[in-house]
This record gives sequence, structure tokens and C-alpha cells, in this order.
Amino acid sequence: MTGSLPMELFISRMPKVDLHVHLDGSVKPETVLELAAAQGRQLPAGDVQGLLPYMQVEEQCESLKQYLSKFDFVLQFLQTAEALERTAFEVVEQAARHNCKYVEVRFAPQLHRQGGLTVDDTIRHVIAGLKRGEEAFGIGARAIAICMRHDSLPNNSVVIEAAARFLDQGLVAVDLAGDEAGFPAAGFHELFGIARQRGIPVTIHAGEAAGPDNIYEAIVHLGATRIGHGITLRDDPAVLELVKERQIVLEMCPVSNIQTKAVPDWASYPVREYYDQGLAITIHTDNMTVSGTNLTKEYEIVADRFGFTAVELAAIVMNGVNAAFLPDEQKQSLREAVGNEFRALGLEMKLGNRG
Ligand SMILES: O=c1[nH]cnc2c1ncn2[C@@H]1O[C@H](CO)[C@@H](O)[C@H]1O
Ligand SMILES: [Zn+2]
Repeated sequence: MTGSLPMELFISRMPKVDLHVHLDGSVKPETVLELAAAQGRQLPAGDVQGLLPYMQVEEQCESLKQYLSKFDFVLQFLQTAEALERTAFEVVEQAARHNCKYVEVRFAPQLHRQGGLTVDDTIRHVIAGLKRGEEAFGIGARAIAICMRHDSLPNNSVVIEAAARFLDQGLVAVDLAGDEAGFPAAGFHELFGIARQRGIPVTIHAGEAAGPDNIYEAIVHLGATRIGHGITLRDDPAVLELVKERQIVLEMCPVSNIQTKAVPDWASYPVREYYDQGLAITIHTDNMTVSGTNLTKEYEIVADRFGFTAVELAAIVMNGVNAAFLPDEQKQSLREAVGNEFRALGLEMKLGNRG
């Protein structure tokens, strides 16, 4: 029941959270125009329409690798304090526009050092932008630091050690992203051992471009309590059972998952299957610009294609609230704020789909 609201309106108005959104994949083309001018850099096009092909994947994207090639262009402009602060602020702005109440913005510090910034600098500037966004838009925003799969152990260790210094200062977790098929999770035991030692929460991209063994590795050996995507989970019933048992959260990003060919088509997308099995699934954007998406669109698609009701969508949002890397007290106020908004939309809700 959505009360008297048509589904589309309900979805656009409902409170949401985005726990999986990359900073460099969510830069507005308008902003690149201004950053390029300020930085004295040449652009291949002088307007938003002309820039889009450099920033957004084509319909016929074949793989995660091809998808990842889109990030090179935008990263040139994200090498200064100003650019990091501004783009972090603007991710919060874009999220707030879709009535997102809380956003965890992830980025890879080592990809932003060509202008001489240290890893600590990059984290500081991103957090500053998120804080300004929190104040301007009245929503919550935290950072997640990403280690890149192709990077060296020393470089990635610096990221984890820096993350430890910013823990509870605006940064809440660490992640591993990049070419999953080329660099499986098993190669990162030592790196994420540091995260465990330092007590940093972990989410790992896994089961997106490789099999469920990567999900197993991420949970058992890398300490992940949340999994980015986890699409291939159904290929191994034992790993699926482990995810269920440990209440591991799946950060699903439908539009991106279709583009990277995590599944060949919508008919094989497992969101309904996972939900009905009682897995703690959540819905996010991954990369608003690269994927050409936003939170409203993601929820519209799953509602449309998989027949999720308003009550079910609310349960998915609540799964996200429960999975936020926030201290209990802050999570509780987020839960109350989100619950109140659902009630104002005429929905009596249960908290998540796990009963
Ligand atoms: O869906 C994804 N899977 C794996 N890696 C990704 C995905 N989206 C973005 N990145 C990678 O994360 C870096 C830091 O944000 C991006 O530059 C991109 O290489
Ligand atoms: Zn991602």
C-alpha cells in the first residue's frame, strides 16, 4: 500500500540512503567544464552534451574492464584540494535531490595524487566537502577509502593506515575496487589484516566480475561485513548460506550491474530472488555520471521490473539504514528520521525484510 500516492511519486518522495557511490564516477559534466577552465586544461568538447561521451558508458558496454576505462578522463580534473572538496560536496547535493538522507561516498586516495596531494590530504578535502554538504542539505555524509586492486601492497597499506587516522572523523570504512577478474580477493589477505588490526569496518567489491569464491574470500579472509554487488552469489549455495548466516549486506547497483555485464540482462538479475530468500539486499547508484543514474531511477527500475511493492521498497531502504557504517546512536536517529518519513507517506513499515 502506498496510501493514495501513485508508485512513481512514492518512489521519488520516499527517504533513501546511498551506501555505494563513487566520487570520481559521480562528477557532474558541468563541474568538469569549470574545473578544466580553472586548472587551465584542454577539453575535447566545450559543453555538457559534448563531454558526456567521455564520462558516461555507452549502451553497448561489454565488461567491467571497459566500464572502468571511463574513469581515466574525469580523474585528470580531480587532482587538487578544490576539486575534491567541490565534487564531494556535489555528490551530497545530488543525493539530497533524490531525498537521500544519508550517503557514504567512496573514493581511492591514490588516484588523486598527481598534483602532489598526500593520501591524508585527499581524505581531508573529501571529508571537508562532505561536511559542507551535510550542512547545506541537512543530510548525513561519510567517506569510505578505497584500495585499488591493481595497486601495490605498500600503496594500499598507506590508504588503510590513513583511513585509521580518520576513522570517526568523517571516514567510516575501507573498500577494495577495480578489476576483480584480474586481481582476485585472495591476494589481499595481508592488506586487510591491517584493517582488522586497526578496527576499520570493511566492504569489498566482490561477485561482480568474478565468481562467489571472491565473496567467500572477502567475508572470511578480508573481514567484509558488506559486499559491493555480490551478484554471482547464487552460483554457490554454501557461500549464499554463509552470507545469510552472517547477515552480510549486499550493496546492489542495478544499472551499473547491467552495464558491466555482471548479468547478461534484466531477466537474470537476482534482486528479487535474493530479497525473497531473506538476504539483506540494498540498492545504490555506484556511479551517477558513469552509469547515467540516480537513486530514484534505480528504485523505479527494480519496482517496475521485479514488482517490488512500496512496503518492500521501504524494507530495502531500511536494510540500507541498518547497514550504514555509523555508531549505534547515529544509526538510531537515522532510523527514526527515515521511519517518520515513510509514515508521513502513509506507510506502516517493518524494519528490513529479515523479520
Ligand atoms: O563497479 C565497480 N567495480 C569495481 N571498481 C569500480 C566500480 N566503479 C568504480 N570502480 C573503480 O573505483 C575507483 C575509485 O572510485 C574508480 O576510479 C574505478 O576504477
Ligand atoms: Zn562500486
